[in-house]
Amino acid sequence: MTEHRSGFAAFVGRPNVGKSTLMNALVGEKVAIMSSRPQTTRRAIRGIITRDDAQLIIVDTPGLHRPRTLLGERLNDVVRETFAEVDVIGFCLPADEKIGPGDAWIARELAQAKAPVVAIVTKVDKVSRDRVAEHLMKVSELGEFIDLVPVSSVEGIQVDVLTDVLIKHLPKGAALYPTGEVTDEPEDVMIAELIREAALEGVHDELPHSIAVIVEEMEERPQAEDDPRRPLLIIRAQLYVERDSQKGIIIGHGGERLKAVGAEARAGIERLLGRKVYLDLHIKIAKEWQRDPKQLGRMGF
Ligand SMILES: Nc1nc2c(ncn2[C@@H]2O[C@H](COP(=O)(O)OP(=O)(O)OP(=O)(O)O)[C@@H](O)[C@H]2O)c(=O)[nH]1
Repeated sequence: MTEHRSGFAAFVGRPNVGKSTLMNALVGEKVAIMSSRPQTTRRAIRGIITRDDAQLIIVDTPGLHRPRTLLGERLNDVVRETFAEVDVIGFCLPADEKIGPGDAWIARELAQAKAPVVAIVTKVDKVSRDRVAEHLMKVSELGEFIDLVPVSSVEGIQVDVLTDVLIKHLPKGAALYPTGEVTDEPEDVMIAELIREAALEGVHDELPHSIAVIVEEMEERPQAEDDPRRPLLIIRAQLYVERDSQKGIIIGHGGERLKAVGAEARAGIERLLGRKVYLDLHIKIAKEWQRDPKQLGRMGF
């Protein structure tokens, strides 16, 4: 009989390489907030795979990138802290993109990590077999990797193989979380992320980092007998932007865009919580908040 293993895995890679999608494919349930926009996964969200022989807890780290602002540095600190706590690291490199200086920079960072690094070539469905083989060769020259696994999260190719490989590198031990638990991210953080996602949708000219959302209050309201559709949960949230122009972009002409943002965020929150909500969303300008430690602290960084 094989011995039970348990532990933590984290994924790293440039923005948009498919980390969130991969984690969702591994866990088999939507726990991280997905987006086609880069750098939206800011907080560690855990997905948990529980099997008879193992428990794998996945920490989804923010995209590691070269710091330009204080926020960038804090993100990198979070990533390094995460590395120090995990048992295995998955380094994601998409098959349809050339290995670049950003990847080399991450590889150098990873060389200092204590945990073994599994190189994961993502999105293999997007290129030919030959290209995948070529890419695997190049990736293997990038650093010291304990394993090298090509996957496609979208087509479900080799996702189970990757699960086995990650588990192989976990220490022996009993399960750390009760069965059935999928994420331990607090509700208000997930709600704030859904609002941020909705606000960023289709905005091309501003960096996602210019937006932050805080859920300030969640208030239960008794259901009115005459109207069963009346919302039961009031969510008050504050959306922070840096400049007037950004506020304008989010609000849109005659407030149209803000309405759409609110509607989309609310739909997502209702799916998440499985109940009707009323979303009270306000926009505030927090000047240069990315560079101000006090403001960052207030926003939980
Ligand atoms: N064809 C294909 N597309 C994929 C695959 N995995 C992810 N994608 C797409 O790649 C884009 C980025 O995926 P994400 O999972 O959001 O990437 P991420 O690395 O988590 O991005 P950040 O949160 O910005 O760090 C999305 O549009 C996905 O649909 C895959 O296996 N095949």
